[in-house]
Amino acid sequence: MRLEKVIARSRIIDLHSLDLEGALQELLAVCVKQFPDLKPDALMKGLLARESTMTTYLGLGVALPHVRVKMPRRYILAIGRSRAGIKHDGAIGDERVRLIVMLIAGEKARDYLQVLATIARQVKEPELVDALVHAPDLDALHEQLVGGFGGIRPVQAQQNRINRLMLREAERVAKGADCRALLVFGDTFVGGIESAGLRTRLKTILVTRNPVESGEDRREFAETIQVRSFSSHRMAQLRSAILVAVTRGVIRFTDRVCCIGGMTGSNQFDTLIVVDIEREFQTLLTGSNDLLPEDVKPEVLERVIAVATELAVEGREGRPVGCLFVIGDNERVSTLTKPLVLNPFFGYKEEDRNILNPFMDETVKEFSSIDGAFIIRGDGVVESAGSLIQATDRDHALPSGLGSRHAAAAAISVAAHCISIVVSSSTGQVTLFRRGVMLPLMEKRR
Ligand SMILES: Nc1ncnc2c1ncn2[C@@H]1O[C@H](COP(=O)(O)OP(=O)(O)OP(=O)(O)O)[C@@H](O)[C@H]1O
Repeated sequence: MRLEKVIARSRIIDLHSLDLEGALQELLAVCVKQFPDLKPDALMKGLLARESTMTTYLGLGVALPHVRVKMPRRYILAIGRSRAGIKHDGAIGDERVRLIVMLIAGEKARDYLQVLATIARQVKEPELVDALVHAPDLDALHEQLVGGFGGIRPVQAQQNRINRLMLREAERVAKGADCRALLVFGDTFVGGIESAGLRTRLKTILVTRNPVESGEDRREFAETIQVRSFSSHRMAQLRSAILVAVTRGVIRFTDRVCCIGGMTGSNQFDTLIVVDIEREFQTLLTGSNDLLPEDVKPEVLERVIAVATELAVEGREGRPVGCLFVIGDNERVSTLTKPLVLNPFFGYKEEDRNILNPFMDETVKEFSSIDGAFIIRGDGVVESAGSLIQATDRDHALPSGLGSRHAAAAAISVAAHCISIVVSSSTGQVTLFRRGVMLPLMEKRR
């Protein structure tokens, strides 16, 4: 869904209240004015109940209160800006909320968690938040919001002679080498890449760390893959991007792909490589191509990779952290694990503890310091944290230096039809295990 389509200028207001409840009342009032069938009291109750279970404060002075109700529309967004700042329980210290993005979703909206995640991603971009908070008036704020939610501001790679040449050659190489797709690494360009001009008969896939909504301006791209880069190296996202493309079914294990990219933010393509996927992922395959366990949704694996990468890059409070995620085949996994601590996810609604829910990112990162593993169902619901894995595997030798966390990840991936992902606290490396075989996804921290 294109978010800018549900942003109406009439539901963007300057807030006068100094507390959250008052601000929500102001926002609900503009919604009810336009949609009189809405019941503001029930909505308020739902919004506050959500707030008391888990804060909707996202950081950077932005809160994203949300509620699901029975209504004929899929989504209603109302946005309030506060010049004075609003007190919020979720904010740390004397941080104040400057921007409230309120989402009301219809019960039947099936992409609810994805929409929530897309909004959360957008309003975590400091430049966009700054532009919104300091917009001279509400019309300008509306414009910024539509621009921001409409996707990244692209640049025209083709205006540069070398980029033009590189793209032309990439197409020739890709055709000559019988590649199934061209992967374009968009983070080479500070503001992303303008797709017009990338007219090629090849399937073109954009790889970027920026949130992008599929839409008209990206029509030249058959697919967009959002992966965070681990370093500023050329195409640092390569393996994760290919893995995500394969799990989404955009390319196959037997394919060859051509990749074009450059140093992050250099605005210059300088590298062209051809990747034989089967050879790249050789060890993982061993003749079968069911990398993704049957019950695991591709978007769940993508999300876990994203959270793991962020943990590896950022650590926690300046210190490196290690972590272990086990995804899929919960029936079998549950027989091979036992709790080390009381399960912190116990008692929460499945929707609230789904890894696809953007508010889970912080929770997972917070609990990453607990010893043990996160056990995640294939549909994204986090079953537990702090679980001890009791499987053992003597057939797959791990490289020296890898300890019990990696050994447990390898063993459970043999004993059950699951994927395990490890963030190493000592090296910062992110590694995926399937059937006991390891696939380093990210290069080590330098
Ligand atoms: N069987 C297991 N199940 C769940 N978690 C485990 C298991 N074994 C170890 N861990 C977790 O891994 C942590 C680190 O253990 P260890 O240093 O031996 O692993 P490692 O593979 O070297 O990982 P790292 O690279 O992060 O140091 C432990 O403190 C514990 O939290």
